[in-house]
Amino acid sequence: MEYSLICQNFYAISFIPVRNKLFVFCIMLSLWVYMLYYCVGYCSSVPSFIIDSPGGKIDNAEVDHRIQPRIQNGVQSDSGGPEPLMKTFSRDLLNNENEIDSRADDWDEMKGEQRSLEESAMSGYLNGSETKKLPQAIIIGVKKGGTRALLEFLRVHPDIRAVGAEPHFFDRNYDKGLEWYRDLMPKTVEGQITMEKTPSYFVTREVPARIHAMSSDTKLIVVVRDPVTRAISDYTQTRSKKPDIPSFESLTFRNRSAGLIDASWSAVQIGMYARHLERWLAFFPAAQLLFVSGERLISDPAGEMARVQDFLGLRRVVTDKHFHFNPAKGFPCLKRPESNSKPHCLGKTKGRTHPNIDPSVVQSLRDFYRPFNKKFYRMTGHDFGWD
Ligand SMILES: Nc1ncnc2c1ncn2[C@@H]1O[C@H](COP(=O)(O)OS(=O)(=O)O)[C@@H](OP(=O)(O)O)[C@H]1O
Repeated sequence: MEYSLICQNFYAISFIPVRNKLFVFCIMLSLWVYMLYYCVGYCSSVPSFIIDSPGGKIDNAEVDHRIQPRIQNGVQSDSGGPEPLMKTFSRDLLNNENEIDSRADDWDEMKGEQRSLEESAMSGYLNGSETKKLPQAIIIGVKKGGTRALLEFLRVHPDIRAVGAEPHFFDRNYDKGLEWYRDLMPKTVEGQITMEKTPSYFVTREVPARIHAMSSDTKLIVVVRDPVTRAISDYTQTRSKKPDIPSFESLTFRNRSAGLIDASWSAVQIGMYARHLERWLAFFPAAQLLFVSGERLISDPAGEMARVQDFLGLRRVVTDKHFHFNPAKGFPCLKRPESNSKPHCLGKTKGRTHPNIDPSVVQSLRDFYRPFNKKFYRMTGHDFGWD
């Protein structure tokens, strides 16, 4: 079809004077350049639903077929694996998960905001100042803390551009090099902050040193949530993919009658926040880390977003006008203040119904985490109120 259009155009052109031909040619050329730019810009800003699996083998069974993911080696959508401290856990049933969240359908209509970003990106393109940069701020954790919600709330801000998928650069793809990483980033103009989120970074031993080597100025954001609820959420995610796994209760204990918690199970281990934080503080000053309460991100999203925007040195653009609490979902959803369109909520993989857990097991976990939580409150100077 394109070919026949071109032929028709040339046929028409051959019958008009040279000056007119030149004029028509210029118009056509500008149209083609504009279309080419639009395609390139659109592709780079569309969130990629990309999955990674060990050894580069892609496990299609893990892919949620409600969306059509773009599959690319090494980068994946919302939090798959457990990102353990030790590479091999005997009972680590959370390993090698690949979860595709439903951002594709649920956040689709946020394209209005996306378009305004594209427009500002276009002006950057036209004056040649738009480039891909390494992230200046990273959401490093925690898995199931509310990291996707935070990233999507931040993406509303015109001074933030973030990669939609989880790059897993500093834990799984480090050997690909910084240029590979930079290339995943969206283009930004002067003054915009580049961001990514990979929740496994917080608990992966090598990551603090690697991020520090990239830039010791990187701002680090951690969304933390009650470690007991977080563990149950983590288990719920795994069970949604592997329904035959043992019960939460049996996985929790190394020896149930002795009340011995299995701290090597990643669902338990990730919640020992104080331990993980110690490794970060060996590389970064405390002021370079911001801890966002996963609970408050639900109950007071605008309040938490004010803290995050201040931390990033940004204007408070994302405010209570951007949120609408959806009682059916039990979560705040994003709305465009200037329009009457329906608010947009995260997909079905966020806010799954948790199984009922034996209250005595929940109590054992609370007792187990108490000293870690206390230490974490001391280290961060903030009581998150989990105990
Ligand atoms: N606004 C909004 N909408 C939906 N869900 C929200 C929101 N804010 C926080 N949360 C909580 O985010 C939890 C998932 O956390 P993550 O996005 O960090 O998960 S992941 O690690 O990327 O898989 C998810 O956990 P579960 O409820 O256990 O599914 C939610 O409780």
